[in-house]
Amino acid sequence: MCDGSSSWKESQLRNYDIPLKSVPKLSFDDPRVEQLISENKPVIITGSDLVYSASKWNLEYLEKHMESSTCTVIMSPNHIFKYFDEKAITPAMKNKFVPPTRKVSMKISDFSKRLNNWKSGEERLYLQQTLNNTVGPAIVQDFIKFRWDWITAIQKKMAWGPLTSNLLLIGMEGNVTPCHYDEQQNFFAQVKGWKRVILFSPEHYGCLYPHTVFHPHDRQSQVDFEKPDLNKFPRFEEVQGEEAIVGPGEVLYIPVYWWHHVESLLNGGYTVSINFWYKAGPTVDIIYPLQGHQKLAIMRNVEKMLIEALKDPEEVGSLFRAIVLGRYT
Ligand SMILES: O=C(O)C(=O)C[C@H](CCCc1ccccc1)C(=O)O
Ligand SMILES: [Zn+2]
Repeated sequence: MCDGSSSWKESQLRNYDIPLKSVPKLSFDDPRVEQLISENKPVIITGSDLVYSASKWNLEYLEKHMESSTCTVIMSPNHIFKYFDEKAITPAMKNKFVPPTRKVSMKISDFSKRLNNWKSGEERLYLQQTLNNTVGPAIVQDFIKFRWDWITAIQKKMAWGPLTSNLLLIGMEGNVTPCHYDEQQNFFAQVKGWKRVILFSPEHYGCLYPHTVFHPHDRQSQVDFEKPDLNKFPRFEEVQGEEAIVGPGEVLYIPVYWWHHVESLLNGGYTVSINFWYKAGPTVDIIYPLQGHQKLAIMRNVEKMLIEALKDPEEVGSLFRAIVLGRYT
């Protein structure tokens, strides 16, 4: 049912046993918005018109104006789209790692057709295409009309690095991108439909059990939110999330290193989002005690250094245990 409805209902949210409080929702001209961004805290921003020029980006319009470009579409046997880096699938890893999804290239008209003819039990689709210069002139015109003045002023004020990419996301209702963190600052703009984003601060590192650094699922949590294995991941019980349900015209600031789980609401029709990924700024003044994301960066570097030194990832665990057990515990 995609009636372009003007709101959402609780019954459209999946059930997880996670305590949640709400991410603040503020108007773009509220001074608290920049305050929260400067503190690396999430905030839903209304009225920014950041991607107002893309309000008309439904499949019909995109089919018409992107017909020549091929898009990257992720296919999944279920509603979970757990990202993996195929370059990290080493020969040693080959027979151990089972890719949970597959990537195909298709025209947006094919994607649209498959979406409209989709039947339960078939593979689900998630279009995830970086906006590039293969899009048609109409899309370029819309892209130019994004509120670059507003977002660039924030980029400068926060001393972020350059914009690295804009990802166009078109997901089927009910699709889930499981909990992960990215190493970039992110302005996540919702264009069509509603998405629920559950965020956790970097401090929750110890409760979300990320895959090891060189694993294809690096940066993704190992915990299945629908069936958490509390024997393997006991500290998951301590986790406390912040929930943001974003609709058309709203922008969610997802701070660098913050964990986030993203779902397209059930029975809400397909969703369209555009994200803005910026390189995070340099951590200039190291102030102690270190913040969560700084500790996370340090832990990543220690893992990388150890794996480089030992060459064999299998040895890393026993060496870490030798260092910690009975000494730092
Ligand atoms: O904008 C973000 O950061 C999101 O997580 C949005 C998410 C899709 C992201 C897919 C992805 C995850 C990791 C690496 C590359 C691509 C969604 O909206 O489903
Ligand atoms: Zn992400």
